[in-house]
Amino acid sequence: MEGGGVGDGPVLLPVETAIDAQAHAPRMLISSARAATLKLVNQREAAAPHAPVLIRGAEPFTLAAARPIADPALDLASPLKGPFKAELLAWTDAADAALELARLAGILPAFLVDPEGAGEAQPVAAGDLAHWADTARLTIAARARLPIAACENTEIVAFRSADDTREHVALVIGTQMSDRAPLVRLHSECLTGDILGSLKCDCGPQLHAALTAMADEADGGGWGVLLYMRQEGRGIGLVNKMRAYRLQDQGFDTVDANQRLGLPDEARDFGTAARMLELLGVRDVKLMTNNLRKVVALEEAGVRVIERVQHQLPANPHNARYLGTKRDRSGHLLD
Ligand SMILES: Nc1nc2c(ncn2[C@@H]2O[C@H](COP(=O)(O)OP(=O)(O)OP(=O)(O)O)[C@@H](O)[C@H]2O)c(=O)[nH]1
Ligand SMILES: [Zn+2]
Repeated sequence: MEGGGVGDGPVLLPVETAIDAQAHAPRMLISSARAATLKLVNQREAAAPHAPVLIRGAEPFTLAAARPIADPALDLASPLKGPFKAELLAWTDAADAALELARLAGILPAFLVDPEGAGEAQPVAAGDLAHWADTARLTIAARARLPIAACENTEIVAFRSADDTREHVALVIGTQMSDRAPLVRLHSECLTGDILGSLKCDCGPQLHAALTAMADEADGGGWGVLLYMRQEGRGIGLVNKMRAYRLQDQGFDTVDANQRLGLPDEARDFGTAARMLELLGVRDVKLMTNNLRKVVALEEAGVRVIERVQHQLPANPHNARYLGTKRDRSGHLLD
């Protein structure tokens, strides 16, 4: 990546996915949270855990040396790191964009800065991200009938954006009616919970209870829409979610685990969900959620939430702490 788009930023090589084993650089770009763990920033700076921090080592960083600096999972295996010092960052826009790109790619937020031996760079300007995030670029790619166990009268609609490989889908359950607001569930992908039956979260039970509730709604003369967003792990991706799980096993809660990785604890883009509703011709919704952020985000994007329907499922011993953190730290309306 070339920072800034005006020649003011360096070339950045992502530590996790770099394939040029010879690459090395005198400086690295890491997250403020990671820098705090390495005792490189003060408390005030560490309060913005996914802000970028530029560091320099006594010797150039090879990829092998950079990896344990980037990845907290390796802290026990390689405890001795440094000495490093933090340097003034003169290209913050490019650095912010680089960390955001790492999050979107689902990789560790860590880069070699102006590496040698790293092959050819791809130019990316910080402004490219805004274009990439523009929900207006989302379109309906395909739609088809999809009878499901909960309701035979169901249609699936797939959405695509030109530069984004994540294919979001919607299920229209029952028959769409313009004069009746559908029961809507805005669900974010959770491979572990939705498919594998993980007990660590409430995603699987919430998904299936939502489908059943929508099928009941359809039976009663209404209809429903499931928005299935490919924003795994609240937008940090599957691999980073696994890393967060490892940190949770060490005692960190959901919010702190994400922050320790230098990632936001909530990185989902609910504007995309609003755009999906717009493309489906839906303006008013009855939203099944305990998360007021979803209500606010949809309203801000022009969707009218005429009713919020509580969507709380029973806890189990493995997800009780996760649900408690949602309630106590993330503002979810849970008992
Ligand atoms: N980073 C991270 N993400 C998690 C963890 N557990 C579950 N998730 C993700 O959290 C998301 C849950 O999404 P939802 O159920 O749609 O939303 P919610 O914010 O819990 O709000 P509700 O509508 O009230 O259920 C999914 O993308 C999961 O993959 C975790 O421990 N860490
Ligand atoms: Zn889950």
